[in-house]
Amino acid sequence: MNLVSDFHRDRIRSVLAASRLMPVITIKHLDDAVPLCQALFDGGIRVMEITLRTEHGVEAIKQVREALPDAWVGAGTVTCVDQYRKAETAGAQFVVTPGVTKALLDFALTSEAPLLPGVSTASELLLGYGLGYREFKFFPAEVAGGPRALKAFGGPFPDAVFCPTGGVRRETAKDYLALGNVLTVGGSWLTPEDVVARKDWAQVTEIARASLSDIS
Ligand SMILES: O=C(O)C(=O)C[C@H](O)[C@H](O)COP(=O)(O)O
Repeated sequence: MNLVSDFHRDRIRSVLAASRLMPVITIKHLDDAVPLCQALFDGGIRVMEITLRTEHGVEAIKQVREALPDAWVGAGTVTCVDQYRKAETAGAQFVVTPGVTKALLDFALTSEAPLLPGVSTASELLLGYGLGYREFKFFPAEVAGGPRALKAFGGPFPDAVFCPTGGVRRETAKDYLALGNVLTVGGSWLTPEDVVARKDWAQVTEIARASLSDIS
C-alpha cells in the first residue's frame, strides 16, 4: 500500500509554515490573477490557494507561479482526479480539496503536487490517517464545529494539524490559530469580491497586512 511520502509531508508542512493565512482565491477575470496575488504578496501573504471554481483557475495558477516565484501557489476546490491532473500540469505546488474520496487520496500519493485533504469528521480523518496524511484542511470550519471541534480532534488525533477554512473571518482567525493543532487558517475574506471587482490592489494589500497584524 502506498503511503504519503516524506517529500509530500515536508512540502505541505513548508506551505503551512510559510503563512498563517491562506487566501482562497477565485479568479473571475484572468487579467486579475497576477496583480491580485502580487497585492497579497506585498501585504505579506506567502501562500496562494487559487480555486478551480472558474474556467480561469488552471491558467491563473500557471501565470502566478511564473510571476511570483517566491510564493507557494496551490490549487483549491479540486474535486476529482481529472482536475488534480490539470492542476499538477499547471504547476500547482500543492492541491486542496474540500472533502475526500478514496480516488483523490490515492491519486495524490502518486502526484508531484501533495494534497491537503479536506475533512470535517473523524471518519474522514481516519480515511486519510490510514494513508499517512497528518495535515488536513478542516472544512467547512465554522459550521462543522469551529475551534471546539478542532480541540476535540486533538484527543484521538494528537499528531494531526489543520488549516480551518469555510466561514473563518478576520475577527475569528485568532481563535483558531490559538489552538496547538492549527498552523494556518484559510478564507476568502482576504479577497473581497467588491474590492477585486474594482481592481483596488492597494486595498487588497492593506487587508492582507491588517489581517496578518491582527493575528501577530
Ligand atoms: O473551495 C474549496 O476548496 C473549499 O473547500 C471551500 C473554500 O475553502 C471556502 O469556501 C472558503 O470559505 P469562505 O472563506 O467562507 O468563503
